[in-house]
Amino acid sequence: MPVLETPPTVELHLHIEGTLEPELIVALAERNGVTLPYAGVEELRARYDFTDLQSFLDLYYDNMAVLRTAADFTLLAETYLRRAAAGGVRHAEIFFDPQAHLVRGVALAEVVTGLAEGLRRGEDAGITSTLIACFLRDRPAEEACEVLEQLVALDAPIVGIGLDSTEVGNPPAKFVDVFARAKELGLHRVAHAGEEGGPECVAEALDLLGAERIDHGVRALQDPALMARLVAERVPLTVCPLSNVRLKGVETLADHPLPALLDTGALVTINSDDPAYFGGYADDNLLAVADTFGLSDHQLADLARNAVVASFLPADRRRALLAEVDDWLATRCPDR
Ligand SMILES: Nc1ncnc2[nH]cnc12
Ligand SMILES: [Zn+2]
Repeated sequence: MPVLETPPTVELHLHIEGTLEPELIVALAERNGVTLPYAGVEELRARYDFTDLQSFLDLYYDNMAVLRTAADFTLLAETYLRRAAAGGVRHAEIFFDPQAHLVRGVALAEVVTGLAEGLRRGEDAGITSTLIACFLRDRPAEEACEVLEQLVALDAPIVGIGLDSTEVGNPPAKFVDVFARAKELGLHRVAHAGEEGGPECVAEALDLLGAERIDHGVRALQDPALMARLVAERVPLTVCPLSNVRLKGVETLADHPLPALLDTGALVTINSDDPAYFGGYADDNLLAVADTFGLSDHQLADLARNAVVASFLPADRRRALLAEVDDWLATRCPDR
């Protein structure tokens, strides 16, 4: 087998609904008798010209209309996991948006059982994965609490909760209760912050929500004291470079603050966010930053090691994955 150009890695910032490729949208629409407001794949792709986070979210939620049954969620997850595994992802901690399906009248049990079966099939393809339920920050905080209790009642196989959707105007403070409950339940806690919001959102996610990882976090760089804290406390940042370009957080990848983040010594990981919409899976993101910033194989290996360390995997699995990264590096640089 050829040596992969990117190291074996772990994906920590991936919305399963954001892996819904245009071809799968059209196929599921046909299977479920859903009428789409565009003629086909090409016309849909033409709409992937986003101006900001909200312009993307509007289409992302609309496209979910084709996901109706447990089998649809299984197919979605299995398709993503097979693609990710082919690109060297050995483990993925996957976000899903329960509220986005509940508001469309899809039962939570369909979503959860469907995804769980998809994850099981992923293992057949050599990739393990877990689920993180994200709450939509532009919906009521009480609803998030109710949905968490519904997940508990279903015994949903989630390892944690997260916070996503419209950041500006919906600060972490709104979600203190649901994060406190998650802590009580022994669940991990992560939160999107510092994507479009400022460094104060990142600080709030740490202080008020007890976030163990910050999803994106790129705007933390605007506050050197906060950045120093993230470094000192080894808080992982799940950075998504191609997403930041496509949502106009930066003009081009060359303008991305990744080099500045790496210079601080922060625990930076590279992820894909919504690969079907932003033009690349985990390996594509790694290759893109390697090309743009001239990263060496050693630096790519460090990014993969960071992802292993930042994961919620048990220590023995982490050790095994770190050894795989070492093996990759040894094969890429035999005269090291
Ligand atoms: N990049 C992103 N930011 C916030 N919410 C999201 N939901 C899916 N992708 C997202
Ligand atoms: Zn995200």
